[in-house]
Amino acid sequence: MTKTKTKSANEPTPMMVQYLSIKGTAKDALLFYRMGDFYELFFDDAIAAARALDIALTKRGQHAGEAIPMCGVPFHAYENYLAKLIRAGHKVAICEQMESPEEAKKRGSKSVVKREIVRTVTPGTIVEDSLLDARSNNFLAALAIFRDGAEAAIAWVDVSTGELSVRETNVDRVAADLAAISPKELVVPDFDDDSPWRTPVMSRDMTLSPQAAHYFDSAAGQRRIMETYSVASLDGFGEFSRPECGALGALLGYVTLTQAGRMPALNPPRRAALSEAMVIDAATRVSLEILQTQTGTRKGSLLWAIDRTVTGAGARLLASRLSAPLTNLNDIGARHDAIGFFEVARDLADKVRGLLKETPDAARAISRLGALRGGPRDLAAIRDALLKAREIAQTISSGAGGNTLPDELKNGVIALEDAKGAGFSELVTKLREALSAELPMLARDGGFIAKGFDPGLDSVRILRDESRRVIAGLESNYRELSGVKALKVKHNNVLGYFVETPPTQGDKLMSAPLNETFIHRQTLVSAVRFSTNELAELDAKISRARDEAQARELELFEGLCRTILERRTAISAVAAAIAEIDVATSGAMLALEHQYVRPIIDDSVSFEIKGGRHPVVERSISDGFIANDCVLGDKDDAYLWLVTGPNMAGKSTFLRQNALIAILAQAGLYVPATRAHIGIIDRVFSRVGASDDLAGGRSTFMVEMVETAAILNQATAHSLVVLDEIGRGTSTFDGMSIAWAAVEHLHDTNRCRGLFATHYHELTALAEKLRRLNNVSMKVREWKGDVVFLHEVGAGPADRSYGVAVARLAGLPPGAVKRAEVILKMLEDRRQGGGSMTELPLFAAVPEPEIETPHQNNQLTDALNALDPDSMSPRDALESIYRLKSLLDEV
Ligand SMILES: Nc1ncnc2c1ncn2[C@@H]1O[C@H](COP(=O)(O)OP(=O)(O)OP(=O)(O)O)[C@@H](O)[C@H]1O
Repeated sequence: MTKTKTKSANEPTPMMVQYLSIKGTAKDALLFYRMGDFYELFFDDAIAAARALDIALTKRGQHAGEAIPMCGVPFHAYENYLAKLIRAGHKVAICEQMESPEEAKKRGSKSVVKREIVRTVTPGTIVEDSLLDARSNNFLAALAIFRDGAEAAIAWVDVSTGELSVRETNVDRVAADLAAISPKELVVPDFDDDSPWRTPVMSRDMTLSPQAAHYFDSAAGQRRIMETYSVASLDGFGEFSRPECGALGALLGYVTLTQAGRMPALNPPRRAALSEAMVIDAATRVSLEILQTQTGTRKGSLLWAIDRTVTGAGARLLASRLSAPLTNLNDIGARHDAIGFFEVARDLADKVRGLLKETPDAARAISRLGALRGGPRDLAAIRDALLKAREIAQTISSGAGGNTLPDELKNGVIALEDAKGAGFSELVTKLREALSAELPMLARDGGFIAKGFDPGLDSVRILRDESRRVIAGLESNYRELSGVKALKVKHNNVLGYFVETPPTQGDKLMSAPLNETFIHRQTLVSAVRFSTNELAELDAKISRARDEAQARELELFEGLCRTILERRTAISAVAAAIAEIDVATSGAMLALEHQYVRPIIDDSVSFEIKGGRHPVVERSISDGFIANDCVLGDKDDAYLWLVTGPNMAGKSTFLRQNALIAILAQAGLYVPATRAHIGIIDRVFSRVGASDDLAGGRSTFMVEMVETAAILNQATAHSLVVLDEIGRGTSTFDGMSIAWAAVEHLHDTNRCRGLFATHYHELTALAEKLRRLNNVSMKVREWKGDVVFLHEVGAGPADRSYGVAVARLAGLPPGAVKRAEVILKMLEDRRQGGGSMTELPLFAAVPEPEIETPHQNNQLTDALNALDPDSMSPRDALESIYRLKSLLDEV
């Protein structure tokens, strides 16, 4: 008996059996298991979700003798919960009921409702507006590695816009490539622990989705690409290498898997060449705060400072251009031309921007429609975007007057003009006629197809409305028949249409002869309710008509979606053109409002910036930013500048502004300067000394050295290197030696353009022996013992460091400042006493100073030492205080 009982307690219920089998197919995701109006989570999923969502964790039934942890989120409000979980890096598998409980019962009283995972939501595959940031891309990437790492490729897609790209990579640059793409999620092969790919991939902040090696098979990948685009050969897309096919195949496979077979509309894959983009590694991106600051905010970043775009698509394009500046002169020039066109036509730019502001995000709308997750509002978004596109094209063409449009704009306008020509006007007219003025969020809510568009739908609606009118008429008939003036015809979900009378009149309707017409259904405190055969018939008619109308509307919706998706490529081209025009007008606005200029780009090794400014710092300074020149690499000039000067004088700002100007210029944007001439830069490196990577388990110094090593190993004669106080994280001796060696290496071996800021004044002597090294310094003025920063870069090394003066400015206690001055003086005296500037290392070579302690302090110390507090009476103590004080006063 007991045995049976235990067995049944341990035996999972049929529902649990179903749950566990579904969960088995979604091991790495939290399973949202639909039960009526809730998505329920069980076991570890419940514990993780309750913690992440801060909701109550409860228990339900038992499994294997243990209570099952459970939590749930309401179905109507699940998107907010979903968003929180996705942002926290979780994946969520949505498991729906595929039949009603009534249908399940027909199969037997104990049958469990059929359920299936309809979709897995992962950080890289979301399409819902509520889960996405309108102004940034949301990339999913896949990395395929072949031949033991000798060949590799990354493919990446923004499922919400359909942009799909692929590029080859290798173990040395994969970290930089991932940093440029910045995917939210990465599909990777299961790495061995000792794989060299592990570190560059694992150290990034993104959700990893490891898959077995066969997932990346290149032949299967090829087949998948052909299936996705319904083509018989890949030739039309260009040639893809094996790893590229592997990466694309894995990526498309993962998207299909997570969307449970419903493939969103994706553009054909674009192949990005290895040499196409300027390489900016992850550390440089962090140090230069390109898309976000080091604390992770957009505010304060380069993007924030220069973004004047007015559409989500424009903002996304600008961010992707900043992430991957170009190295091809023509392409960069084309982007500059587009900005230049609007720069000289401000009124036109203003007009176009006004139209852009009203243009919906067609890329995201079409992608949702393709993934069958769109609604009537997405149809309207496409219609309105196409209408605006036509207006924008006309405005640009007519505003250009006699001027020819630059290539980039010409192509954009051609894409937009298609909206006027053969393809779109029919579609726009159709959508205009089809859609009502007020649109619901979801197609199943109905009511979005306009009257007059579909005769079938209209007649069903007339039937429905007719029945409603008949019902409205019945109210007065029934009043007359019953003589009950307060009688009303009402509707609810339980009874359908019914007649309601006040309680005092109920009996009348329940008695003959009225009870032949009125069938009693419910008696409440405030009312008595009846049905009638006539009402029941009309009710049935209305609900039949409603169902028919809904089915018809859904059918029409699908038809409209199909019509739109047939023109997906052309609509995507419109969306892309809108983004390009937005970026061009935004660039022109920036140039006009903040005096940015078009840089001259060529294939020299010049780096000549006149009147350069830091785009972010200049925005935060109210009393005028001081512009500075930077001239590197011209024929016989120095290509390395050693920048010295006190703390706070503006060294870091100067260094970074030049790296940012290079990035802006090659991203195809204008730059904050009065003139800029830049020979194409293949890689930009920027390091700021000493930052901890405790989470990564590396000390400050180790991080700095690993990064310095990367630069010395990788910088070419076409690179730009910006190093700020390298070597600071260790003892003065070591630090200075490393900084010294790094400068020599950059000068002699890398021969790259570079700026090197240092506090080791001894390094300035290097200019005597390194021919193309130049000393510059941040100028300061002393005024009544205080230091005034001029923020001006001048020729020659800094005369001294002014550290103590800066310490005073920072509010160090006067006593400590005085003491520091005494020590500094002694150190300087000693330095002048012997040794030359070229001897290494001067600062730390000085032994600890023997600092004379002033006489009075000795006396005071002696007197204090002589005191024995334990044996003192209060009176003795008081007297001692007087004596000590008088000793102090004697000085
Ligand atoms: N060109 C400039 N014009 C006006 N103000 C500037 C300029 N450059 C820097 N500043 C101001 O000086 C501050 C300090 O600049 P920055 O951090 O570049 O100095 P630094 O020499 O690198 O200092 P440290 O050696 O302590 O890092 C900036 O935050 C900014 O407010």
